[in-house]
Amino acid sequence: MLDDTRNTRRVRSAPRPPEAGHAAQAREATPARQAAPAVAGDLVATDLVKTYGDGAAATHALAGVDLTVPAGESLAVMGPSGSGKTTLLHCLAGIVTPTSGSVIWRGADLATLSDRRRTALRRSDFGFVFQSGRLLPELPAVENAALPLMLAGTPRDVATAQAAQWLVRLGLAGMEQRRPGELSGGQAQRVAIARALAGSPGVVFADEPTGALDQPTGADVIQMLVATAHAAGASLVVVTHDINVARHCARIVTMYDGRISGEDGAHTAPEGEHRR
Ligand SMILES: Nc1ncnc2c1ncn2[C@@H]1O[C@H](COP(=O)(O)OP(=O)(O)OP(=O)(O)O)[C@@H](O)[C@H]1O
Repeated sequence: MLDDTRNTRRVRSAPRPPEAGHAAQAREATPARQAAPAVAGDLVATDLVKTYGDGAAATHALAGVDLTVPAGESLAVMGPSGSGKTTLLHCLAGIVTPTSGSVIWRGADLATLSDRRRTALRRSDFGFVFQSGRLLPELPAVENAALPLMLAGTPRDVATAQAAQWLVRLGLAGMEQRRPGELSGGQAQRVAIARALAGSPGVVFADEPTGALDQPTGADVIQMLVATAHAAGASLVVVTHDINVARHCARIVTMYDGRISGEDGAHTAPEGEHRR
């Protein structure tokens, strides 16, 4: 168990965003939460297997993962290096095709969609925050944040106006015209958060979003990411090595050897088991 669950409890009891209301009602009517049926807005992975390579060179990155990310909920994925966290995030986000199993999002199985449809769905429904921002260095902050909207066909002036509002919400008023090289690491990550949320995604995926930041800056960034995703009604999946980051999420799962090995920070690796 976590040695300190205060933040986890606090986030859990926060008011749910309106988009998550129906999902919450449906779930609350079911006594066993783990067995609750999927509702609209849930992202549901069933028996996910991902094997890279084959024969003697095969790596079993995911060995049968069942995981539901309920609508509007924040979830942290922890675990040792090589346990499959990034592979799981990439399968949930439709970046990587699993070897077998399904990822159901809004009635579609991402694992069986064509590349073209999966790319379109990723753009319209998902937002991404990576460790080092991955902002385009030649574009000002506001245009970086507006990119997903413009890619989705929103006219430039409308997209930049919406993106500017997100920058203000993230405490970056006055920095709209700065290029990434003129921002601190924490400010650049906030632009990345604005970019992830500007397209009104159903789910935001963040892979080590604070990994390149010092501890206080990282704490600010994760706090802001959880709060803004929650306010926007988006689910959030955060891969992190850092329990202090994970604690900001409503739920924590731990991975070991390609499987979910524990919930809320508990890690239950079978005795004598080692990484492949
Ligand atoms: N494209 C790939 N080709 C071959 N093997 C891969 C590939 N991507 C990941 N793997 C392997 O799959 C396993 C899981 O990797 P993954 O990156 O998902 O783990 P992780 O828990 O995110 O690790 P880390 O915390 O170090 O980032 C590892 O053994 C890794 O070497």
